[in-house]
Amino acid sequence: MGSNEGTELPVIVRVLDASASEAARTAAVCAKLAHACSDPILYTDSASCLQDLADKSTDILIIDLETIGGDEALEAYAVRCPKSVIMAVSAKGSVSRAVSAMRAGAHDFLTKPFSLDALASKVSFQLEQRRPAIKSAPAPIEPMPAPAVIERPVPVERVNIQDIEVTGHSRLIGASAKMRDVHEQISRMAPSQAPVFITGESGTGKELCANAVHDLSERKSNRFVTLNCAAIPRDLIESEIFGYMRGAFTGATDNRAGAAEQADGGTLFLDEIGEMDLLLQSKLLRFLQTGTFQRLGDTQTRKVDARIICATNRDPVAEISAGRFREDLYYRLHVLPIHLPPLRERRDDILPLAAAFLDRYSGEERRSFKGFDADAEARIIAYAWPGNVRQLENTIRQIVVMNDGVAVTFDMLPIVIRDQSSRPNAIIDLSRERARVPVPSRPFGAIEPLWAQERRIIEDALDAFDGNIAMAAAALEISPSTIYRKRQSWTARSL
Ligand SMILES: Nc1ncnc2c1ncn2[C@@H]1O[C@H](COP(=O)(O)OP(=O)(O)OP(=O)(O)O)[C@@H](O)[C@H]1O
Repeated sequence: MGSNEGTELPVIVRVLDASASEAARTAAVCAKLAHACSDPILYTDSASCLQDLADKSTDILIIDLETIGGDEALEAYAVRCPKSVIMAVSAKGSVSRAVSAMRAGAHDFLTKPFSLDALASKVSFQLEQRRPAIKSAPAPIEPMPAPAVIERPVPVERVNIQDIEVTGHSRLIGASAKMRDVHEQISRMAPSQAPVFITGESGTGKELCANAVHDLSERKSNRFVTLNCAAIPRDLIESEIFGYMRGAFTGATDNRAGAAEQADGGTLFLDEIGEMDLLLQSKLLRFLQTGTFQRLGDTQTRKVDARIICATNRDPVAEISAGRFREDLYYRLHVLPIHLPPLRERRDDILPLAAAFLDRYSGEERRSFKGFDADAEARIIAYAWPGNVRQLENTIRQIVVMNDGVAVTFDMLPIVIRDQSSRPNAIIDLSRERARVPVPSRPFGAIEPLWAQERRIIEDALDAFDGNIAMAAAALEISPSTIYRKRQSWTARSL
């Protein structure tokens, strides 16, 4: 989230320390920074602090390393408030601790107990030196201190966002504000070794995003191995991840390395992680904790260095509450989160994506399409795209295969997209539809399945009432429980 950089607004300070008295003591430093600071906001637990960092402005974050479980966890905070000054504090101070905290994103480090003046000096120094645009207190209470004893290591060079657009198969198209944020997160997270946790509806580009993280990391010359936990029968997932020895089970005629070994030095992408059963989740947790595992039927313990990226289209917190996802595994994996917004929430991306797909498939199918006419364009932008980018891509491909011309016209769009019934309460003119599209020419894929129509109508109604289920249900003349039930069934279908 942003900060108040470059404005006259007061400096916003957040303090995270499990000990309320320590937090209050640390926060008292703000009084020493005089009028430019607003009252500091104190947190004794990580979850609420992380939430606020994601949603609200922060200029200074003072963070107790013991509270967050060590400097490894610091990175998640640095990612959430990239423009803020981060001061790490710890009761277990040492030079190596300070260096690793600063490598993980802290700007400076203090050993507890510290004097308030010392902290005030360091914070003032950071405001003056590193973030000159912040209007801080006129002067620190002590003479300006010398730079911190420990030099901040040179930060890992940030990858230019433009690179994402030209990196091989990692063509994550999208210049909307929301996608620019995603690009920014990818470029910050790529150089790290920490696990990345990608959420988003089906078809929003989670796998493409995982690919981009790998391609922009120093692991890019090694393998990116994908394992789709939903596509592999449950009893085979373990052998797919960890491999097996000959004779381990019927049909194991050879020794085989699993995905974890294949990804050694590279990235292991666990797609649809929400589908993994609980027993295997505990084995994965052990693997993440130790980096070691055994192939099925083997006594030898093996060690690999694979960066883990995982993705799910389920709500992980709801899955934990339902007892389907281990909380400890979630916290191990959910270090660097990326959320891919649905296409309907980034309408600016629709046309650039459609144009890119049109160009790609026109070339592949040797057609002459160069663009969309105004009516087609308007309808493509207005449509809700419940299947997200995948649906848009499939639609454009289908149009290209079934038609030819220079411009895609309104009549070439599948009925589901032309049809005004994609807005609630609209009347479908069936005679017009029949006249427009002779039945034999309608390709099979142009018929939207019933569940998808139902889903679109319900989601449109929810959009119309800002997500208020009771009001949407009333307008649709169904009960709210029907909406809850339908939503569960969509999740069950992994839609
Ligand atoms: N931003 C994007 N730019 C270009 N193509 C995209 C983008 N997002 C998605 N796609 C394309 O849409 C299709 C679906 O993307 P992807 O498989 O990454 O989605 P997903 O979120 O992982 O879906 P699922 O949850 O169903 O596995 C792919 O063909 C992908 O190339």
